[in-house]
Amino acid sequence: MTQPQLKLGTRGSPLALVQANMVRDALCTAHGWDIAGIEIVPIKTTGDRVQDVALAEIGGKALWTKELDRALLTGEIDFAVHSMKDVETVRPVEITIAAMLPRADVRDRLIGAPSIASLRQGAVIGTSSPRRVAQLKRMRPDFETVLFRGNVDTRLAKVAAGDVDASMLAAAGLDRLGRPDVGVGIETDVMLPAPAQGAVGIEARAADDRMLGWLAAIDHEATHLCVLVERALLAALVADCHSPVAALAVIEDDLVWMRAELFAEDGSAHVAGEIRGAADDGTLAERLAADLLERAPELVRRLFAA
Ligand SMILES: NCc1[nH]cc(CCC(=O)O)c1CC(=O)O
Repeated sequence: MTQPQLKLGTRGSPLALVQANMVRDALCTAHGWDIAGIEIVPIKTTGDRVQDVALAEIGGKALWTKELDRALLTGEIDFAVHSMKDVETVRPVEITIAAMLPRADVRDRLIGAPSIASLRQGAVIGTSSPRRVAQLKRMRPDFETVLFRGNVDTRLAKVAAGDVDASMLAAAGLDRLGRPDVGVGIETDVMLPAPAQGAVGIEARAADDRMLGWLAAIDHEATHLCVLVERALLAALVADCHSPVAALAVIEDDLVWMRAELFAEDGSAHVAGEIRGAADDGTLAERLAADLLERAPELVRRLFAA
């Protein structure tokens, strides 16, 4: 078969471009294609344009996906790559999550100090993640947090310059950007990551059977399954990537084991739960969500009020 000419849409950030190249390489390796057949098309999203405002405060939906969705639907691109963490739980019906690459290190990394405990009283932590704020303040109510945005290099420079005592970033992003040496990994029993953290997903038009078939060859089933269960939990909580919600599903002895936590924004309250069940048990996420909601009605009210 002659090689198809395909267009892969992506955000234009350094991390997004690395991830797009990973997808292109995986697809070309799986099918014996030359990388010249896949054109990487960077597309600016709303989230890329808005740098100074807390993303959680913009209130708009589909910050990182809308422009890529449109390009997919108009045929400007054939498939799109996303950090699954940034993809809304509700997607347009015409678009399908076709595949996921093997999940990377799911942990958060602390940058600027060897451990959370070693940080000074009243330390200032730069982060724009409500989840990280809540988790840090739960452990250390004395911490101050300041809004921190921009790409990885900008954030590392701010820590180095002493603008803040420390920051936190996903290990997956740092590793993919060739910075495995930066920061210390915080274990998941200390800080549970965001749903879908560390997972790269690929979307295509739901009716594009040819594209879906090619992508199936690079789908990492365990990652796909776990990330879908985490996303289902988020959906059941009517939460999104700006909510103070943490969740991690793994496969252990052929069972799915998911842990999850909900927090008050200031870390003053939280509820944690877990569930184990068969991979084909479609009720796991809803059951865990119901358990958390039942045990923490006040937190849920806040989550819905946000
Ligand atoms: N919300 C931003 C975002 N989306 C995905 C990643 C990192 C890569 C990943 O988790 O796959 C990051 C940066 C971060 O949280 O440090």
